[in-house]
Amino acid sequence: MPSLGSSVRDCLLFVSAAGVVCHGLYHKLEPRRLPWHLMFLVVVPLLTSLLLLPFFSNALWAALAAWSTYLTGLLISTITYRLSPFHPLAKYPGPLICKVTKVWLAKVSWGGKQHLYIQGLHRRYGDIVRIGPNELSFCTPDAIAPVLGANGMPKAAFWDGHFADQTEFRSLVGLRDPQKHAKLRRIWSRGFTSEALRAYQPLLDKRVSQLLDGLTQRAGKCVDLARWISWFSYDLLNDMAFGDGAELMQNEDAGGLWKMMEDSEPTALILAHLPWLAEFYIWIPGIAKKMKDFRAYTIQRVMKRYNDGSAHKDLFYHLMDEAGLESSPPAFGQVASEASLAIVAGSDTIYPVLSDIFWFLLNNDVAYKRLQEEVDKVVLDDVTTQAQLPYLNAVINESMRLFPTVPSGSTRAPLIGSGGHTIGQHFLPEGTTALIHTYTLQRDERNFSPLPDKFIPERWLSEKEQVLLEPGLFKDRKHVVCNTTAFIPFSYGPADCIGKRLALQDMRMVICAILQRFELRFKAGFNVESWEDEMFDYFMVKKANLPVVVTLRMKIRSG
Ligand code: HEM
Repeated sequence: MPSLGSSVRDCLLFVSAAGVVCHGLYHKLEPRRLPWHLMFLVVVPLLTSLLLLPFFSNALWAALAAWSTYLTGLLISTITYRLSPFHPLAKYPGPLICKVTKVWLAKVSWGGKQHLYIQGLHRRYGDIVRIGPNELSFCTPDAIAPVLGANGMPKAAFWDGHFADQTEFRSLVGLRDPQKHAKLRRIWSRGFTSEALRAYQPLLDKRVSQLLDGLTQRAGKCVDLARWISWFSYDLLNDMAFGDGAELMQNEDAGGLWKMMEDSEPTALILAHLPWLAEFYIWIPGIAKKMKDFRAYTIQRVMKRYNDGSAHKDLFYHLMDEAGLESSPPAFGQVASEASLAIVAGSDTIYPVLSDIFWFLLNNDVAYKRLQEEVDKVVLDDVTTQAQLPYLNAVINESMRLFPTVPSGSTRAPLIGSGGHTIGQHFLPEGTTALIHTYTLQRDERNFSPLPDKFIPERWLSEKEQVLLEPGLFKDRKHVVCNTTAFIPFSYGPADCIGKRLALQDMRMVICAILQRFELRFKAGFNVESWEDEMFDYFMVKKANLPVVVTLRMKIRSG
């Protein structure tokens, strides 16, 4: 006859085995919805507690014993599998903690320094690093096409968490189904043809001249150039998206709209790293407030645009299919999701790049002078000539090389149902996530030499100009590398940045406008180094203040 002790042990063993089975089910089914979590993590362990009832004085103790045993079984089984040689990513190096749980990378991300952390891992472990139990980071150009290209992979589960609140209508950037993505992208692309860009030109002219006026009124004083540029880009994107602006430049963001957008980003990144958490998160009252507030704001703007119409062929003219080109135009909810995306993807990207460019120029007298001489020769609204300016383009490229706006890249995963995907000699089973770590890739001396961490716009010029302008750096050709295939600040492939041409056009015009009208210098006492320290990677980057004294130039344009 079995003793009481051995019966309790058998029951507890059974409960912990149930925890192991639960791990198997989580692994196979990857449930996301809250009811499934409740079922697997609460209901099942509570049911197993019935077995323990005879051995405890009351039901509460039995439930606690069952629950803790069940979760221990689940945890030990999960960790053992993730560290075992049977895990499909077992052969890839990486820190133990990253192999065990993605919570670690989420924690690093919360501090805004995941770009440096992952770069450090690549330096330590090599070109492919396991940065999560089921996630690999690549940092070589040969992985770009197989991950991001036309024969690459669709978006990863990252976006399920990032857009946890977009349950019915997911915006373009987060669409994981390649067919749905391609269909919606076709509609978006109508908003970025040459004709569409020409139609936006008056909006750009108006906002650039408002930016110049705002800075002119403060001539001789110190302004936060980064804030002004962020307001400018927000107003411009609102004009484009909704036909009228949010007037941040005019009211200096009195309503805190920019802050509302920025404040929601760290949380969105954590949820992107831990998509399973998102389902719990969005139900907690008050907690996801910033994300929800921003969404509510954009819905209100879309509604207004919907009712009022627009005098211009704005981006929403295309997104709403006002030309009637689609057999079934996008639903209102879909358009509202695209609204948030247009504002964030457009303004929160242009502003850091422009801010970085001015920071680099103010740190580099020679580059500043060379660029100023070049832009002084163009007419401000001649965007076609601006696109041909070699030094201007070199400065923009060099800045985006060193400080890409999406430093840790956009994730991809094998198509669900495909069985897996091959990247060179590496097989990624379904459920694996892969990314190209842009920050590491673009600062790798194998791709950019000499001095890959230094701002040297001349590296983007012709060999002849390089030698002429910087003979000390470029005369000896042995160490000169400028691998343009390793330059992907706008990503790559069928889901790359659709707004690239617009962004470049806008940025060129702003740089020309500011350099033609003003002489800039850092505010006395500004700690130049703090700029880099205070750059935070929340998928897109967040920048610190850029205190700059703006002075009107005597001679505005020479030719
Ligand atoms: C300097 C400025 C910009 C940079 C560096 C930038 C960069 C990026 C990157 C890295 C992606 C991710 C692509 C991927 O998942 O692989 C992206 C996507 C996207 N960007 Fe930009 N972007 C910029 C400006 C803009 C502008 C002005 C717009 C216009 C509204 C825009 C609209 C989008 C959209 C809609 C997507 C999603 C594309 C898709 O999933 O098919 N971006 N951008």
